[in-house]
Parts: sequence; structure tokens; C-alpha cells
Amino acid sequence: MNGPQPRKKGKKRKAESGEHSADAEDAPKQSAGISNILKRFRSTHRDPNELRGQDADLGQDAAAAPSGLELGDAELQNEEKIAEGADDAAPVRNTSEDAHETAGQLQHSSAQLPASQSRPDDVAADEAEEEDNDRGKHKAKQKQPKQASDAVLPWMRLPVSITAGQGVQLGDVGGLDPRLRDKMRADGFVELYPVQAAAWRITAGGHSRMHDVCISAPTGSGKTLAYALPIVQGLLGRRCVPQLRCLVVLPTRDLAAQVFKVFSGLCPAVGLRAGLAAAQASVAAEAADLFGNGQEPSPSGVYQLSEEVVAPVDILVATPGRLMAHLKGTPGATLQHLRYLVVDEADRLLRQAYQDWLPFVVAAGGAQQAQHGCRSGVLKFVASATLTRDPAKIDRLGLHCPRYLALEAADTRYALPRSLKEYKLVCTGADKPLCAIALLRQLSAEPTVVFTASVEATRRLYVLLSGVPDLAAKAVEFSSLNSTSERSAALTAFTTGEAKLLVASDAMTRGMDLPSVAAVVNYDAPVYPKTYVHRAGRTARAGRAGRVYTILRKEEVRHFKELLRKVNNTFVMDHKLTPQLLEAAQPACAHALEVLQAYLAAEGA
Ligand SMILES: Nc1ncnc2c1ncn2[C@@H]1O[C@H](COP(=O)(O)OP(=O)(O)OP(=O)(O)O)[C@@H](O)[C@H]1O
Repeated sequence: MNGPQPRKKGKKRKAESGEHSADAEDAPKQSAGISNILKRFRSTHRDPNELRGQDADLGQDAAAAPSGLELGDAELQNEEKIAEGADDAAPVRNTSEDAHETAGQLQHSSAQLPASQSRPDDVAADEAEEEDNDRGKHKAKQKQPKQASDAVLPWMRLPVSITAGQGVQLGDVGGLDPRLRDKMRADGFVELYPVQAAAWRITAGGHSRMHDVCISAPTGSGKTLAYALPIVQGLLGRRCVPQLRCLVVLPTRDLAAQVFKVFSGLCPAVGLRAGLAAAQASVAAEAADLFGNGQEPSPSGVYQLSEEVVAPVDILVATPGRLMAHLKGTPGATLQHLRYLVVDEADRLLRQAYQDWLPFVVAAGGAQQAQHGCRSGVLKFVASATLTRDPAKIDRLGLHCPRYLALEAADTRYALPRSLKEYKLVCTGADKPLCAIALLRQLSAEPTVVFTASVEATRRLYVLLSGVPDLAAKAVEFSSLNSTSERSAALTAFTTGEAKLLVASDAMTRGMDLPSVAAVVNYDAPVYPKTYVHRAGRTARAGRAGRVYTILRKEEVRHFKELLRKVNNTFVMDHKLTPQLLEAAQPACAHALEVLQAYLAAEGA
């Protein structure tokens, strides 16, 4: 077996009293070694109840922030590094985490890494913030029920409803350039999805600047093309001089690359050029490619193009860090000609740490508005499947007469795709690896994404699966522990069908479009509703069928039900594994745990 290579640890893991002692009581009569590995394996999984306790603490006294917050910050730095390509392979090590790292000393298996010490890979801090807001609002609601709804901006209470079945055949899309229509048909598109038709209508095919557009539509509903198509159409016919006229901002490099692909599919058909600033290349190389080496057009508006010099791109897709690097340091990188701004995964981008880019970009839009009188100079698109409705956050976007596109009534937050089927699977903590193996064996013929709560848990589940003979060759790993090239190779293997199981941290949770995913498994239950929505949304995309399975330890069931209740989700059914299936998985599980034991021992050596 080409098993995963362990990471070397600098410090021994520190023994701590076991929050998972209940699991130990549940444990079947296996050998002491296997029982210990199970404890160790579970030790990286976060306990929702514990996190909830921390959130409450945070809400009361931010100054006395517990380690969960520090870790969120550390992870944020890591995420930003990944987004900007500063450090591909090495994850940020958090000192408090280091202090609690055990070094695979299984004889200290009673040592438990506190659940909150494992590092989430994407959204935890973001979701926690939103949850805190919700909780704050909930408290306010209890005190002053009538004022709570005032927290929602008036235009968000009156959404333009996107209902299923309101797609428009490409031939019936008024004002669509025939070259774009042909290109879309050649790519297999036959109609605009409802959200795309609505965005097209509101912006008059990208030509009207009367209303900025906020899109809160389910995962996989086609939000990317909902803004890409009007923008490309709107840029046609106005292009006398190549200039940066559209900026699309996304939170991570993988997502930026994905959206860039959509634009670069459309642009050549109509003679436009899209560029990517997401640390796929060095800043200097990007600068030369994207901004024409800082060359200014002649007074007649003509660039002297040579082999060495290229004109600026029309559309730039960027991550915030790389965007700011160019705006501050690249000659010719300017937003003064900006006509379109897209903030995709907006709730993620609006989070605190990203905000230095936003005032800068919004100010550019403000300058344009002054130029164009009362009309907006820059048409803004804001998109997310879980768009925040926090007025303070939305306010930062400086929207002009916005229209809110949402699936249903305004108070339905976080809608899931209609084609999604949801299941939960309850087991004891001790049985979780066994249940996961049995379930993944059931699903392994179909492309399945398996989510865990942290980068460490992702690695360990991946190692565990590498010890299951019939699953080993089918599994690949995707988290910030992997380099960009490793992540990219994992995605390729998964999309080509070479791999069937993508074991992922929450780095994969948002926006990633892998159309073939038949099922999502939450090996670790999500702590926040948004995380559940985005994870589940990796399947059932574009109207296809999909299933999400959430494995729950008994003590997690209550929190999971609470999570579902918050989003009015009453659709989760029970999934039962037959005793035969579980029995058949036992030898494989025992072997897999030994493989994990060897890995952990080597890791700590
Ligand atoms: N009009 C269309 N016809 C057919 N397929 C489409 C159409 N529009 C989009 N798709 C496909 O639907 C899938 C989902 O689209 P997209 O990634 O834009 O979803 P999304 O709403 O942004 O999802 P998420 O919230 O997860 O980011 C993509 O594979 C895309 O190619």
C-alpha cells in the first residue's frame, strides 16, 4: 500500500483529561490497542456542545476569548496563505495547538486533544460569528419580539422570487449576443436557469445600472453564470480600449480558478480577455500578463502592443490578497475604469480579516458614481448560498438600489437544492469508524465527498481508509495539509473517476463545483447550519440528484436537530446500516485501525 506519509511533529502531545470518556465507556471489547487508537482518532473531532459553550463565552466577553478563537485566527491566516499561495504545503502551526499536540504515544491514549484544538479548514470562525449574531438577535427577539425583524434591510424583506421552472431557453433570451449563445450551446447549455434569467432581466442583459443585484440562491443553482453572462454581454460594444472593467473577488484560490474558467470560456467568443490574480503565478508574472506591464495607452487610446507587452485584461478574477498586491504595487493596475464588481461567497468575504480590500474597491465604485451623477457607475453583483442579512455587513458593500434575488420568502434562509435527499446515521463514538467504513463501502461505486471537522481529522480518516483494502485505491485527500498541486491532482483524480472518495476538510465546503458528486458524507457533523448547507451543496448541483449522510454520535443528535430547526429543515431521514454490513466491515476496520496506529506512531517518532 502506498500509504500516506506521516508528518513529523516537533513536540510530544500533552496528556489531558478525556472529554471523550463517554466514548470509552461505549467501546466494545476490542483489544486495548484498537480502543486506544479509536480514542486518539476521535480526539481531533470537535464537540459541537463544547463549541457552543465557547460561543456563549465569546458573546459575553470577547476580551476573554478562549483558545477556540485563537485557533480560528490561526486558521484564517492559514486560509489566507492558501488563497494567496504564500505557503503551499506547510500549515500554520498554532502555538497553543502545539502545546497540546500528542506525538502518537498510544500508551498515553487517555490523553485527549481538546476538541476545540483541532483546526477547522475554512468557515468555522465565519459561521461562529454569524451564529453569534443570530444568537444575539435571538436574545433580542426574546426581549423585543416586534423589533427583531427590523434588523433585516427593507429591500431584503421583499425579494425577487426565483422559483423553479422559470428558466428561459437560450433562443428566447432577449439581447443575448449570438456568439455567446452559440458558445453556450456548444458547451451543452440549452437554457438559462431561473436565477440566471432573473439576473439577466434585472440588469437588462448587463446594460442597466439601475439596481445592484444580491443573489441568495441554493448551492449549484448557477449563480456564477447569473453574473458572468450579463457582465460579458454588458462589456460588448463598449470596448474601444482594453481596460480593466470588471473585477470578480472570491475568497480562495481554488474558487477563483473555478470562476476564471467560466469567464475564460465565454470571453474568447466575443474578443474579451479574462485574467486570474490568485497566486497561480508570481506577482511579477501576473502583473505582466494582467496589466500590460503598466503601459499607458497613447492619447488616441491605442496601446503599442509588442510580443513583450500585452494589453490589460477586461475582466479580472482575484482573491483579495493578490488583488491588493496588484492595486498597491503593479503599475497600470487601476480600478478607475471599473464597470462591474462581483463579490462572490459574499458572507465569507465580508468577514473581518478580509476587509482592507473592500473599502478600497467600494471607494473606486463611489468615484465612478460621482462621475455618473445619481446612477451607479459600477454595477455590483453579490452572491452566496448563505448570504448574510446583517445590515451592518451589507452596508459595507455600498449597494445602489439593490434587488434581492432569493428562492422563496425572505425569512427562509439557506435553502437547499430540491433534488437533495438528506439522511442521518446515529452510532456510538466507538462505532463511528466502523459505520463510516460500512457506509463508504455502500457508496464507493459513486463519487462521494467525505467531510471531517479539521485538517488533522481529514488526514487521519484518509489514513484509516488507506487501510481498508477495497477503499484504499479509491480515496484521495483534500485539505490545506496538501500542496496546491496535490489538491489539484486529487480533484483531477476525483473528477476523472479514478478516485471515488474525496476525503476533505472544510476547504472544499464552499463553492467548489464537482458536478459528478453523487453523495456527501459528513463524517464529522457540521457545527453550524451554514456549514451543513455548503457541504451538502457539493452534491445535487444543477438539478441533479444527490444525497447527504451525516454520521452522528448519540450525544450530537440534539445539537444536529437544533441546527436543522434553525433552517426549518424537516427533511432528514434515518439511514440504517444492516448488522450484516457492519459485521462484514469489522475485519477491515480492525486492520485499518492498525494502519492508523502505525501512522500515528511513525508521526510521533
Ligand atoms: N444554464 C445552465 N445549464 C446547464 N448547466 C448549468 C447552467 N448554469 C450553470 N450550470 C452548471 O451548474 C453547476 C453549478 O453552477 P455554479 O457553480 O454556478 O453554482 P452556484 O450556484 O455558484 O453554487 P455554489 O453556491 O455551490 O457556489 C455548474 O456545473 C454549471 O456548469
